[in-house]
Amino acid sequence: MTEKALRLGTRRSKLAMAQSGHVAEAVSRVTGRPVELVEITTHGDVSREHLTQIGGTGVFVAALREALLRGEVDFAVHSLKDLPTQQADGLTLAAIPVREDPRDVLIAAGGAKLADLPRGARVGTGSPRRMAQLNAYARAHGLELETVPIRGNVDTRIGFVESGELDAVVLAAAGLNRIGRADEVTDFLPAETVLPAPGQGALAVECSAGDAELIAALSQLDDPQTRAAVTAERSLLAALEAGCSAPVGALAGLLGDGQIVKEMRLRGVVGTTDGSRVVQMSTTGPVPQTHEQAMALGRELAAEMLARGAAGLMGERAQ
Ligand SMILES: NCc1[nH]cc(CCC(=O)O)c1CC(=O)O
Repeated sequence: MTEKALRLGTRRSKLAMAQSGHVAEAVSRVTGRPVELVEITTHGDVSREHLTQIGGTGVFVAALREALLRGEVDFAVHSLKDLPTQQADGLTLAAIPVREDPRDVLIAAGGAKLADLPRGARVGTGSPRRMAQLNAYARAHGLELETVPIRGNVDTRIGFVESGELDAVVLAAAGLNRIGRADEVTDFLPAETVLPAPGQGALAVECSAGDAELIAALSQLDDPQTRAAVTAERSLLAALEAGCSAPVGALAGLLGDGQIVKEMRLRGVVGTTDGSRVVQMSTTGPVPQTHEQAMALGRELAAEMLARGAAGLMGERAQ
C-alpha cells in the first residue's frame, strides 16, 4: 500500500517550481512518501505594478499561506528573502535547508564586470537595496551608472540585457543557479560592495504549527547554521522596522580558525536609494546556539545602526 501524497503548494514561476521541485524530492526521500505539487496563483504573479507599489512585503507569500491555513496544501516552500519577518499565526518554519550562494550578481552585455561598465551604463533592478548600494559604489569609484527600476521574473529581467535595452541587470546568484542560468553571470558582487537581502539564497519550508508529525519529518531538512545566520539577518531587518522592499542588506556568516568555528559575523547596510548616504556596520559574537541568541545578534547591530542614523535613510527615494 502506498502512503497518501503530501501536497506542496507552489507558485507557478520557473524559479518557484525549481525550488519546490528540489524540496519535494528531498521531502520524499526523508519521509518515503510521494509529494504532489499544487499550483497557486499569487497577487505578485498577476500584478503588473511595481512591487514596491503593491505593498512589497509578502505579496508572493500571502496566497500560499492562505492555502496552508485552509488545509488545501500540507506545506509550502518560500524564498526566505520574500518572507515577512513577522511569524504567521498558525504556521511554522519547519525547515531552513542549507543556504546556496547568497551573493548578488551582475549579468552585463559583453561580459562586463561592475567596475568596467561604460559611462552612463543603465543597470536594471527594482530593489531599493540594490539601487542604494550600486549608486554608493558608483559614487565612491567615479563611475556613472543609471539604476533603472524593472520587475518581472528572472528570464524577463535577463531579457532586457539580451535586447540591448539595458547594459546590465543585478540578480541573486541562488535564483540563477536554481533555474540553470548561472553560466550567464558576468560578475559576482562581493559582500563589501553589495550586501544581499536578509535571507537571500535560503529557502523556508512552512507548514501548519499544529501538525507535529509533519514538522518532525520536514525538520530533517533543517540546517542549524543556515537557520542561525538567517535568523540574525532577519532580526536586524525587523529591528530596523523595515520590510523586504526597504534598502536593507544583511549577511551573517561563521568566522573560523581552520575547522574550528569560533564566531558569527553579521554585516548590515542601509542607504538612500541614490547612494548618497549609507550606514554600513558589522558585529561579531559567539555562534548563536539558540533562536534567542541569533535574534539578539541582529538586534544589537540594529541598535548600533540606528544610533548612526539608519532610520533617517529608510523610506527615502532618490530624486
Ligand atoms: N525578488 C524575487 C526573488 N526572490 C528570490 C529570488 C532568488 C532566490 C533567493 O534569493 O533565494 C529572487 C530573484 C532575484 O532577486 O534575483
